[in-house]
Amino acid sequence: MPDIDPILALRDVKFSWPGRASFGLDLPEFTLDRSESVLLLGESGSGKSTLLSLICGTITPQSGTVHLSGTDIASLSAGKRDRFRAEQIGLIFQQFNLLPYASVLDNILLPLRFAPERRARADPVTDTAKALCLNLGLPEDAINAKAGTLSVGQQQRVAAARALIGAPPLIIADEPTSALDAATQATFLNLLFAQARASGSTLLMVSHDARLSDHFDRVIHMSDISRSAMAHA
Ligand SMILES: Nc1ncnc2c1ncn2[C@@H]1O[C@H](COP(=O)(O)OP(=O)(O)OP(=O)(O)O)[C@@H](O)[C@H]1O
Repeated sequence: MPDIDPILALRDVKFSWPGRASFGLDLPEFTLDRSESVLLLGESGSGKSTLLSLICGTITPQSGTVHLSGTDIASLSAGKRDRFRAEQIGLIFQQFNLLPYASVLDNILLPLRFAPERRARADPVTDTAKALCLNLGLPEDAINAKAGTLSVGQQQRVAAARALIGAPPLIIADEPTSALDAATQATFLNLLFAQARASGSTLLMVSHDARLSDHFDRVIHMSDISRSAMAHA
């Protein structure tokens, strides 16, 4: 596929949760270009997490298409979709979702287990994980520490390294800075951007916090892309 195609394209997507008539997403078009950084803003309940689930293929729309790297996610079987997600998307969760009793290294290498192409890109994986830690400002000896013993700011960097390893085309970050003060947030974002840029990954971050806007190539509000907060028929 030529590189000019968007990395992500949602077209005419409609989704509502079963039994929840008061909420529905109606997205005529939402695309992300390769290597850009985009902040998606929206108030609580506007459907940001629902949109991320559609992009990750953990839920499928009632109508419309979600293409990631040119592949229609809904066309894949559940097993293939899981592997495709592991290859294509690096995820940073709000609560980081690290395994607290596992080492930092094992946490970072976790997504590679299900993603052979990503693993091949990260080879030699231990050296790559160490380099990522260093570039994200983690102390050298942190790699062997149990993830649960690190500070919140350090855990966030481990979560970023886990998302970045093997250069997935899309990094999704769901409110990853909300637990941190403004200065720590800014440092983290700068490090994350530098690494995402180095690997050519597109970065989509979801937040309530419009103060983060200056850091991004593009800022989108849920109301810009979603026609209505009401469920469709
Ligand atoms: N698993 C689910 N089952 C049923 N309804 C859900 C589910 N997840 C979200 N919803 C509903 O979908 C709507 C949008 O929620 P969503 O979590 O996507 O919004 P959000 O913008 O991410 O909110 P927040 O910023 O508070 O996380 C809400 O009405 C919510 O109750």
